[in-house]
Amino acid sequence: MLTLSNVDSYYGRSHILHGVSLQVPDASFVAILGRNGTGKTTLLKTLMGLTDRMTGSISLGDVEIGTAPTYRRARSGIAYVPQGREIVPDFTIRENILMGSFARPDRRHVVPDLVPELFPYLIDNLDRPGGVLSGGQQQQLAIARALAAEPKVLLLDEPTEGIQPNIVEEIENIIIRLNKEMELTVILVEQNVAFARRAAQRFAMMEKGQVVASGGIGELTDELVHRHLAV
Ligand SMILES: Nc1ncnc2c1ncn2[C@@H]1O[C@H](COP(=O)(O)OP(=O)(O)OP(=O)(O)O)[C@@H](O)[C@H]1O
Repeated sequence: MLTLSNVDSYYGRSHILHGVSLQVPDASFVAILGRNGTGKTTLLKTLMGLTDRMTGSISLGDVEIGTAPTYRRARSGIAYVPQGREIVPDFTIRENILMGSFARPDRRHVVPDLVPELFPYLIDNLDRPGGVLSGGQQQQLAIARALAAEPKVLLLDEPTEGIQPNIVEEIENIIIRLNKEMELTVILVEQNVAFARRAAQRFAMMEKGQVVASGGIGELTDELVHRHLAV
């Protein structure tokens, strides 16, 4: 179980998250929803220790990680696929994937076994630079890089944003498989309610840095969507 208890988070003097509490059971899939600027990305960054400061507690299993540096959180099994993907364009596809392996508990630098099955294109093009890939392929590469850390928990920030529609469903299906077949815990920041409903078992709705509604995905009513997501 990944547990956030009463978490506040800050960039400098900007106080962004206010009293966020969330329980994410092992192998579950939680969608974090909310309008732009409500703190969804900040929640993922806070889990990785990438904001300037936080208070409250974050635990993974029995271990408190809220005070740990980012690399320790990665080594304890949390992998992050950031918004915009952050591929290194001049590194090859292989090098981009292997960057994730620095967080492996055993420190072995290998392309994970799942990559040939999930992303055959990447395997066929390991020596090409990451920068030549399309947006959809870069998203696949960012997921492959995260898997190279052999994580237990995968944080995904709007993974289908800005991607050609024909690739979107393929990426969505891979994310669902990672949860259902590989039993990875997934925390997904998403604007696409249809995908959240298809993939997630639970949701948390954010407004002004707070979780204002949460529950089983069946409780994500059209009324809630309208109230918190309509512009
Ligand atoms: N580095 C930063 N320094 C100061 N304020 C920031 C920083 N990054 C984000 N913010 C502010 O924190 C608030 C929450 O932003 P955040 O990116 O977490 O929202 P979001 O819900 O993920 O939105 P989006 O969908 O646009 O990414 C916003 O008001 C934003 O301006």
